[in-house]
Amino acid sequence: MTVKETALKGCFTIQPNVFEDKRGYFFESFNQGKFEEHIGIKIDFVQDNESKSQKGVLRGLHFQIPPYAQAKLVRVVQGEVLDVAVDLRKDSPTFGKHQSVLLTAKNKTQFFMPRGFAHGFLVLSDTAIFSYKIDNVYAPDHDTGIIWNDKDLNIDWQFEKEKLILSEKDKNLQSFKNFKSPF
Ligand SMILES: Cc1cn([C@H]2C[C@H](O)[C@@H](COP(=O)(O)OP(=O)(O)O[C@H]3O[C@H](C)C(=O)[C@H](O)[C@H]3O)O2)c(=O)[nH]c1=O
Repeated sequence: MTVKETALKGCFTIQPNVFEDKRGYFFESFNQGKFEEHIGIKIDFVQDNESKSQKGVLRGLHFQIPPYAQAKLVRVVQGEVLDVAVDLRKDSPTFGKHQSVLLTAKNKTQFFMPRGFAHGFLVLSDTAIFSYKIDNVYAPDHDTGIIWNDKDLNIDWQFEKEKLILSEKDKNLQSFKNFKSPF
């Protein structure tokens, strides 16, 4: 596996070794020991999630506040998404900065973000199945987010905004300037 740290400290892209033969392919989608060795921290994923969305769906920017903050290891098993992590760690030199990564079933790239990040993705293919691991359980009372088109975050979602599909919840998330970081 090839693991590269992004410009946001603690966030990594992971490229698994894929073994192809006449039957198809095989790869280890997660290996605890190798993962911890590469990212340099111990991680205990406690929940796997999967969502399927149609083209133009934008889910995010979401995070849970402490004590239910979540680290996430995300990947796409069908289709293509633009995945975005935003640094919410108030003492980080990249506070408010984001990293975008193209995740596809074809490239099999995975993206890890530690606790203290907002996360969202936009579906670029007709449909996409998104699969991810989190290291803290879902806590709806601690689940919140920042609006996808926040001017200060200035994320280029590379998609016509008129064609975006968002949940009512996501349409009404707070702005970054009103956000007080608990991280
Ligand atoms: C996240 C979650 C949701 N749910 C239930 C709650 C709702 O009834 C339903 C849909 O939830 P929501 O609209 O929050 O799902 P997403 O918009 O995909 O939220 C996720 O999308 C972004 C990209 C993330 O990074 C987070 O993991 C998460 O916030 O699933 C659960 O039962 N458990 C869970 O862990």
